[in-house]
Parts: sequence; C-alpha cells; structure tokens
Amino acid sequence: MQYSNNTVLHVADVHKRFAGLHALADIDLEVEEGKTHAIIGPNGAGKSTLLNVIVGRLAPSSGAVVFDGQVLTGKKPHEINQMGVARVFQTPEIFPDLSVLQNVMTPAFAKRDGAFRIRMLNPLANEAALREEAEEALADVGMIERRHLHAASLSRGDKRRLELAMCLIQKPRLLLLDEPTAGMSRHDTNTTIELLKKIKSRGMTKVIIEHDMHVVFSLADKISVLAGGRIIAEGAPDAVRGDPRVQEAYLGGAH
Ligand SMILES: Nc1ncnc2c1ncn2[C@@H]1O[C@H](COP(=O)(O)OP(=O)(O)OP(=O)(O)O)[C@@H](O)[C@H]1O
Repeated sequence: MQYSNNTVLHVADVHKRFAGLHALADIDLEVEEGKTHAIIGPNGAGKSTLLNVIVGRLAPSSGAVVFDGQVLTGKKPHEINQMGVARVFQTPEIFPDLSVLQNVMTPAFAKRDGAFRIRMLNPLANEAALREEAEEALADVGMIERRHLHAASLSRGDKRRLELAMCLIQKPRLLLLDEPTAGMSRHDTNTTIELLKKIKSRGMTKVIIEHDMHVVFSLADKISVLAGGRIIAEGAPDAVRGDPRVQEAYLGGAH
C-alpha cells in the first residue's frame, strides 16, 4: 500500500454492512498531518458510520484503520483515545454534575492515569499543574469566566465548547469533529470557526464532518464527498465545489 509520508490517518478499503445495507463501501481515505480534512455528503451518506469506525465504536465489516502507523481496528474506543485520537460528539458528552473546570480536568487525569475514574478528582500533588492546563484550555474556547458553573446549567453551544476544551487538554494528534457547529447561531458558528483555525495554526490534524458549507469552506484543506456509502469525489475545496457529481449528489439528497 502506497501513501504519502505525511499521512497520519489511513482508512484502508473499509466496508461496513448493517444487515442488508452497505453503509460504507470501498472507503479509502488519507488524512495528512496538520491538515483539516472535511467529510461531507447528504443525509444517510455514511459520515457518522465512518467516524464511528475510526474511533472504534463500530467494527468495520472489512478493511482497516491505521493511525500513525498503528492499526486501530479491533482496539477499544478508550485505547484509541489514549493513542492520541480525540472526538467531539454531536451530542456533547460531558459530566453534568461536575463544574466546567472539573469537566476539563477529568480527561487530563485519565490521560495521565490511563482511565476515567472520578475518584481521581481527589487532591493530588500535581493537581495545580493540571488545573492550570484546564484553565488554558477553557481560555482557548472562551469559557474561562464560566469555569465554576455547573456543567448541566450551560447552553448547548457552551456544552459543545466545553467538550472541545476537554479534547484540547488531551493534546491529541488527531481531532475528530462531528458537526461542531450544528444548532449554533451564526455568531457562535463564526467564533467556532476562528477557534478551529487557531487550533490548526498549532499543527493539530482534524477530520470534520459538517453540513454547513460556510464552515467547510472556511476550514478545509481537503474535502471527501460521501454519497450512498462511497466516496464520489475528493480534493481541494474549489475542485470539489465545481464537481458536477457533488452537485448531483446534493440535489438528489436532502440538502
Ligand atoms: N446501527 C445501525 N444499524 C442499521 N443501519 C444503520 C445504523 N447506523 C446507520 N445506519 C444506516 O446507515 C446509513 C448511513 O448512516 P449515517 O448515520 O452514517 O449517515 P450520515 O451521513 O451520518 O447521515 P446524517 O447526515 O443524516 O447524520 C443510513 O442509511 C443509516 O440508516
């Protein structure tokens, strides 16, 4: 198998079948180090299935996912996370009973100690250093003033920003974002775009699934278009934008 030296994630000939449905077929995808790679496509195209295969929530029917030279297929989601892959979910997965700051500190404890255990929130020698890192991550997402709030009391947009801070503190090599601006106002969407640009400038590789084309074209270096479980077009944003197959897939779909 030949691919660019800069490839950090390689989805190699992946298929996923659900009973009679071929949800992913012949998926071959290369994500390059430091780039933002967008996966777009109409409803039901297979985008979430692909993301779930990458993070180990779903096993592919065949094929493999290789990250940084290591095969992820067969590993558990938390093992994949420990290897440097973090994901922001469509529905934020936060700890509603903890404060905003405690939420951000939890994955840092887990990364250091190898597992999520709330009892790690007991006072520890280097808690101060972790707190500082958590505060930095919260400042990055513009939520430092809300650090003492109860996470359950946050708006949906703030919960998503909190989840992003929980990813950033892990300093992942690869960040997967599942519709990071879904349900956000235009103002919050633009703030999120700026934040993601800032993260990119630090060299973090990102895969982003997004329906909002303003977000996609503001951020993506490369776009893969999924339709009916297959990649129907791939390339730089301008080339993909003008591709008649892409226009047809969208006209035939819900978007
Ligand atoms: N667990 C499952 N069991 C059976 N079929 C599934 C399962 N998960 C997804 N599918 C089907 O696989 C296809 C791809 O779904 P998927 O959610 O990956 O698409 P998507 O591109 O993310 O869509 P959307 O943009 O609407 O979120 C759809 O036909 C869906 O109904």
